Amino acid sequence: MIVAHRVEDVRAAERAALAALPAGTLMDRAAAALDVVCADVLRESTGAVAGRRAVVLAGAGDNGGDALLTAARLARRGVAVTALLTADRAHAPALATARRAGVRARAWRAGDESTCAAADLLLDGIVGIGGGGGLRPAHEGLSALDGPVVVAVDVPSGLDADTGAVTGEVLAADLTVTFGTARPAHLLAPAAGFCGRLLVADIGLADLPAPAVERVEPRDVAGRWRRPGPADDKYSRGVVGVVAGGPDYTGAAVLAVEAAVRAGAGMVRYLGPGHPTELVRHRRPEVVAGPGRVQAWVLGPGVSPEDPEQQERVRAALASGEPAVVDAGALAALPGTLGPQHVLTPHAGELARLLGVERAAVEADPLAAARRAHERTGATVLLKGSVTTVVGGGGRVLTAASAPDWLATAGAGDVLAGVLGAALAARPDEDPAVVAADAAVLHGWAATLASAGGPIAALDVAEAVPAALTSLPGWDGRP
Ligand SMILES: NC(=O)C1=CN([C@@H]2O[C@H](COP(=O)(O)OP(=O)(O)OC[C@H]3O[C@@H](n4cnc5c(N)ncnc54)[C@H](O)[C@@H]3O)[C@@H](O)[C@H]2O)[C@@H](O)CC1
Ligand SMILES: [K+]
Repeated sequence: MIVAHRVEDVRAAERAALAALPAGTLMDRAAAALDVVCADVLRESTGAVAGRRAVVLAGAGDNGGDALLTAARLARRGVAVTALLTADRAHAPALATARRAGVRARAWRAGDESTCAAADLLLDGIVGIGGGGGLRPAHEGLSALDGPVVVAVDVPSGLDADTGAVTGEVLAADLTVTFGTARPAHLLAPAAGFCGRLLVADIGLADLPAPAVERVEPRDVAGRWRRPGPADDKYSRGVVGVVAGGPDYTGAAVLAVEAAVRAGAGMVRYLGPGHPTELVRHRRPEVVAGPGRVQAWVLGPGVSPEDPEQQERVRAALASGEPAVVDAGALAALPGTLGPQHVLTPHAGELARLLGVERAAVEADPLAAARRAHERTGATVLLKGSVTTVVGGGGRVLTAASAPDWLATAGAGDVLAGVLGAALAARPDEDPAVVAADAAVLHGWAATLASAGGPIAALDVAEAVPAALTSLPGWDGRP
């Protein structure tokens, strides 16, 4: 997991650490981490460190201080460093250190975007957790910068560290180095899209409370995916009941069933009309058609709101109280009583309809929208997207960001529903929010494997799930 804490919690932990350490220690540690990263970046992108050109942007606060101390370290490595001071004051001791090390420091001037563009490396220390609301007008041009590798100190300037929402221009980074723990903006859409690769440097912060956001990594899934033991039978491994498809949408039934089978369900039951039942049987002879004992449901892929028989099956399944994935057609008519064991899996458009807002509002702040849906329904909400956001019982927030862009393809959601159904059936005693995030990570990982950088079809993703599981870092001791 990569955990993120709210700014107030970061600041409290920082105060505790500051009180126990000599002055300047935390900033020195931050600069030491940044220096190593910047040197690596220069080496990787230009083949050398000494003799390369770096521009360091330094604002008025400690974020600028981190950047100036890093500038000093880079100058001592032989990098030609220019520091551009973006505010009317700068962190004085750090500026003095930088100057002593040979950094050329001067005030930012109009047109300095071209100074930045000509550098091999740009270090962004304009503003960190003390800022937000977009870049100031004088620096807005930096949001269109093209050329140097950009390393952000703590957070890309212009972002508000506490939220995923983006309210102005941002200096997008290729790499973001943060300290002690991540910030919510690093893990939440759309802000996370401006951070590039995220590195969390250990600077010795302790006593952090429960995180605000947790990003599930493939390694976490390897440790948690339920594997059968010698005492297991098909029932103890989990029976998945699938209510998907209908006379017109047969593919969703096949995809959801295929994915549940491939993700390790002990048994899959399919409930639906004759034509999709025949197709499901043809593709997966292991599947049992018709009602019976079920530990978790997959409800709604390819189910029309106007299909009374399938909708009745959805209603009965939800009323049973068993864990359920509530997808697509099952989202159209939610009953009043849902619990955290019910995992709603809308995409932005479906969540917008559920909340009665515009799709753009959901996309502008996916966490806020998912949270509202959770509060309204009582269900766990998994909002699909390039970053998948899960809000579960107690307001716990998890994200998954393992999916390639190629996964935005028809039927991919049906596959996720099947994978998640199998996981819910196998892990009845765990927090459904964690199970849901794990399924999203595995789904994305399978898509990456199936894609190998190229286009994919949804069925490819379902078929890749077993190989994806065994290729997870940490699976059977994999590095
Ligand atoms: N919290 C921690 O644990 C640590 C924090 N450190 C650094 O300290 C930073 C926080 O320092 P500060 O509290 O001084 O805050 P910042 O340096 O993030 O920003 C404060 C200054 O930025 C201005 N500002 C606000 N919004 C702006 C915007 N949109 N554009 C330009 N300027 C804006 C403010 O007026 C203020 O002068 C962190 O981001 C991190 O880089 C590190 O030194 C190490 C430890
Ligand atoms: K910054």
